Amino acid sequence: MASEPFTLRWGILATGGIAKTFTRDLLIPPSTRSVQDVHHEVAAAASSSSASRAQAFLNDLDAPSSAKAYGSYKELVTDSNVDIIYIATPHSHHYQHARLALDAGKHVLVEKPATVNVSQFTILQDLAKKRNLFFMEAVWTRFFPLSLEVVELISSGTLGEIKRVFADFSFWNDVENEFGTTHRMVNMDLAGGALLDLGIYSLTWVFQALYHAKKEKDRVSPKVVSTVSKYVTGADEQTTVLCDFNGAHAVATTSIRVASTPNGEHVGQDDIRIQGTLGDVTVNYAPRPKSYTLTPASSKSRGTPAEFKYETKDFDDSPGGGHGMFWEADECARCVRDGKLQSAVIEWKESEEVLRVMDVVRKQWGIVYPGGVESVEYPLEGFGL
Ligand SMILES: NC(=O)C1=CN([C@@H]2O[C@H](COP(=O)(O)OP(=O)(O)OC[C@H]3O[C@@H](n4cnc5c(N)ncnc54)[C@H](OP(=O)(O)O)[C@@H]3O)[C@@H](O)[C@H]2O)C=CC1
Ligand SMILES: O=C1OC[C@@H](O)[C@H](O)[C@H]1O
Repeated sequence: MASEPFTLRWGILATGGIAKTFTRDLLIPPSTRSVQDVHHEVAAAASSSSASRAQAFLNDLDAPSSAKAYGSYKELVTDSNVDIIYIATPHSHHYQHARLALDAGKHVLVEKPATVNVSQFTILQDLAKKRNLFFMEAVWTRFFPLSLEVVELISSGTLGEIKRVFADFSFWNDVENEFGTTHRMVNMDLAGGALLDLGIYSLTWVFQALYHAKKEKDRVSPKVVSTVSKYVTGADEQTTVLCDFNGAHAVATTSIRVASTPNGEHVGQDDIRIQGTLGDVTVNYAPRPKSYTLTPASSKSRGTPAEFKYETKDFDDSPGGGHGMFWEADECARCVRDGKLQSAVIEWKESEEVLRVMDVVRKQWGIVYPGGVESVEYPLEGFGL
């Protein structure tokens, strides 16, 4: 007889846009995606403004009536019926809120980017280690079956040696009218900007291909040069990063002025291109990939050297509905169940390397977040802790 699934009890810290999407995914039965070994329970949610806002959030999502609603994050992290805290606040607050949760003895899944710089991340990973707690950056893209398959294609050598990667995640926006100067996307006080918000997905594909898919001994920190265009707030609105991984080149680009796919359909144009000596794989949409295409290298005079054939493969990442964020939640449950402090799909070292690239770019362009946002001090005055 199959054993009972392991249940992970979630506390949702913040009630904004992505908190809602993620929590909705938690409530989808895992069996709809053929997952039998883990299960999720929404145990509580907290809003920094009021308990009634947290309650309205839970009601909107049809969360179980047992789920508690709190009017402060402090109350949430001390709830003994909560195992793991999902942090969905703006970038500027990730470090403070992750520390709050880890200090209270909770496992943590924190939205991307895990922190605004490497120094903050190092402290959190040390704290997780010391307290024997699971801690992960919520780069959900990495847990899609498609991502895992593409990484496997690369690490198995199907594409030969990877020499170049082009990766784009950009959105068309009427920036002044949609974001003004206060929206979290452009607000320096909230550590806004295209790089940390969207560029991290371009870098994710670069790292999946040129770092993660390699054996540990062959992984290197890339050399980095970049160019940035700033918005009136001082946040970056368009950033292109060139990475050199021991001779393999990558271009990771992002913009909030022009789009990867201008019609917003994410079809007809692949935003990720990974080029190996035996052929390419292209992927259609950076954060939420739906299909990939393999194209073997060939020439009239030399024929096709690769074993693999031209192929486009489509994935249904949300068979039971939802957004596809449940794959990362399942990974959290398995890691907590198995006593793992970090996931092998996105180890601390790799989050740190991606953050290091973003630190270098910001340093090259003088982008400094104000008011203690980059500080490692905790608790920091003005952060409501
Ligand atoms: N993985 C993904 O696909 C996505 C990830 N994200 C990430 O999720 C995080 C949140 O983004 P998103 O949900 O779009 O943001 P929202 O602005 O919609 O929500 C942020 C929430 O954080 C809480 N909060 C606490 N302190 C502050 C503060 N000083 N200013 C504003 N909000 C505050 C508020 O919740 P409350 O009032 O309840 O305390 C607020 O609703 C970011 O890190 C972002 O990068 C965002 C979109 C997609
Ligand atoms: O993570 C993200 O992906 C989707 C975008 O709409 C959002 O701004 C960003 O935070």
